[in-house]
Amino acid sequence: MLSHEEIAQKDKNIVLIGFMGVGKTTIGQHLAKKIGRDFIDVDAQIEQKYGMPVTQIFQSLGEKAFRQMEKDYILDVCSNSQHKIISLGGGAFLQDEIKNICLSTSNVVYLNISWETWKQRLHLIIDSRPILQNKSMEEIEQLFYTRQNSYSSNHASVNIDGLGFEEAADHLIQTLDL
Ligand SMILES: Nc1ncnc2c1ncn2[C@@H]1O[C@H](COP(=O)(O)OP(=O)(O)O)[C@@H](O)[C@H]1O
Ligand SMILES: O=C(O)C1=C[C@@H](OP(=O)(O)O)[C@@H](O)[C@H](O)C1
Ligand SMILES: [Mg+2]
Repeated sequence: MLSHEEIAQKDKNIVLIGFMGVGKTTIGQHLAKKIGRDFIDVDAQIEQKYGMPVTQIFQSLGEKAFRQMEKDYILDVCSNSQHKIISLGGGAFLQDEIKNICLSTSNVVYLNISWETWKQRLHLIIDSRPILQNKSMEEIEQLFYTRQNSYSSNHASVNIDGLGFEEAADHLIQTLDL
């Protein structure tokens, strides 16, 4: 029989963090479906709420406004939900309030891939990630490594290099015993 602590643990949200393009949204969706939980993608929720894509929010209202929306949404969802799979945007953990509420309410799982794998994926995401635009490859590489610091606070760190999204979701189920 499960202890109270184990039951509480099983009811917690799982929050996926990691750099842009690592696969938080795609893997989160597959994972949620496989284990029968609801899936929430924070960027998609913000886009729906404000009626425009993230790129347009950055263009029209600026990054600062986006960061505020991101913080408001995550504080709300973490305080008021459980048992969900939640994929954050890659910059969310730069805000301490977001980091703290996620770590205190949820199981935070860091998805990681190598720079070598990641850079082959850049063409898939460049148009929809304003943070990557107008940067040289060297600047993006530097951002990739400096951002890793913000992800170092987590409950589990999972390397998914070389795995497709189905395999990555299965790997999470095994590794996290879901
Ligand atoms: N494991 C994977 N293998 C290959 N491509 C992937 C994988 N995970 C995601 N992708 C692709 O990379 C791009 C970014 O994925 P996405 O889930 O949006 O990442 P994130 O939410 O971390 O930014 C998408 O085009 C997606 O199809
Ligand atoms: O790292 C970032 O600063 C961002 C990551 C994006 O989400 P993904 O990590 O899902 O790409 C999105 O929130 C926005 O473009 C900003
Ligand atoms: Mg995403």
